Amino acid sequence: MLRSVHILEQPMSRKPSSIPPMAVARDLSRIYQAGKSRVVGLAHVDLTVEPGEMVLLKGVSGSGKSTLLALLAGLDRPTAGVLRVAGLDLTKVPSVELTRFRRRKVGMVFQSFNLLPTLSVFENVCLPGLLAGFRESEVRAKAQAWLERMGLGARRDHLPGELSGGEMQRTAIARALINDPPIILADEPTGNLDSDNGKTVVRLLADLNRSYGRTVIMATHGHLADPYATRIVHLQDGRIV
Ligand SMILES: Nc1ncnc2c1ncn2[C@@H]1O[C@H](COP(=O)(O)OP(=O)(O)OP(=O)(O)O)[C@@H](O)[C@H]1O
Repeated sequence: MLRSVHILEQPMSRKPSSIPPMAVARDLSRIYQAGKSRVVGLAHVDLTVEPGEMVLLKGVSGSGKSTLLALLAGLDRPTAGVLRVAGLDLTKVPSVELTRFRRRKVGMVFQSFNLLPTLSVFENVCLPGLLAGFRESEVRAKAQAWLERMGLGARRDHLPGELSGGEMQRTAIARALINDPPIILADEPTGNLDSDNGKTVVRLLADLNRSYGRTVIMATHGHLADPYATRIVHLQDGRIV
């Protein structure tokens, strides 16, 4: 499960001939059409993220962080440019393949947790595994293991509404991991948490990065994750600055 020391310690200094990048954006743009006006979400972004990196996206509100994460997650399509994630060209891929990519290659974590309120913690975590077509016994075993690792073993049969914010976010992280995605995309994952719970969530994401070799790209306004980052990318008006 542990990634190699080579990736662990020097994600940016490896030779270009070895492992391909986890994400490559070239001249990537996303222009929104709001009525008759055009809104720049992202403009001419060039970014390469190597496997094993933990990249923070920073910038004021409206600078394009969520837009970039949505494109990387295959939740949205760019208006122009090239985008490859986990070996797949997201600009060209048909919708069916994009759905498969979203289910298997990326784990998303959101500020507002996005748990289904009528499903238990355990069912929330299992759901993406079942939707992706993995064997039920395998999904259930993995969900149990991740919940225990997140300190939520005793909460598995509770509804999300019965959890604290920190517990909800840890459930969401377990859910993001159920299909073993190589890349975790987190959009302000600590935005709705107090400082202690925020620190716990950041440490969890950093541990997934360092000990489990997951590439993490995280949008954040705060500084909690700074010590764990391999790189901080600043966005302004949809551009990297
Ligand atoms: N669906 C949409 N339709 C029109 N404009 C949009 C849409 N989504 C985002 N935008 C605009 O794109 C720009 C970038 O927004 P984005 O949400 O990516 O910023 P952000 O840095 O994530 O902001 P925040 O920190 O507030 O989440 C903003 O000007 C925003 O208003």
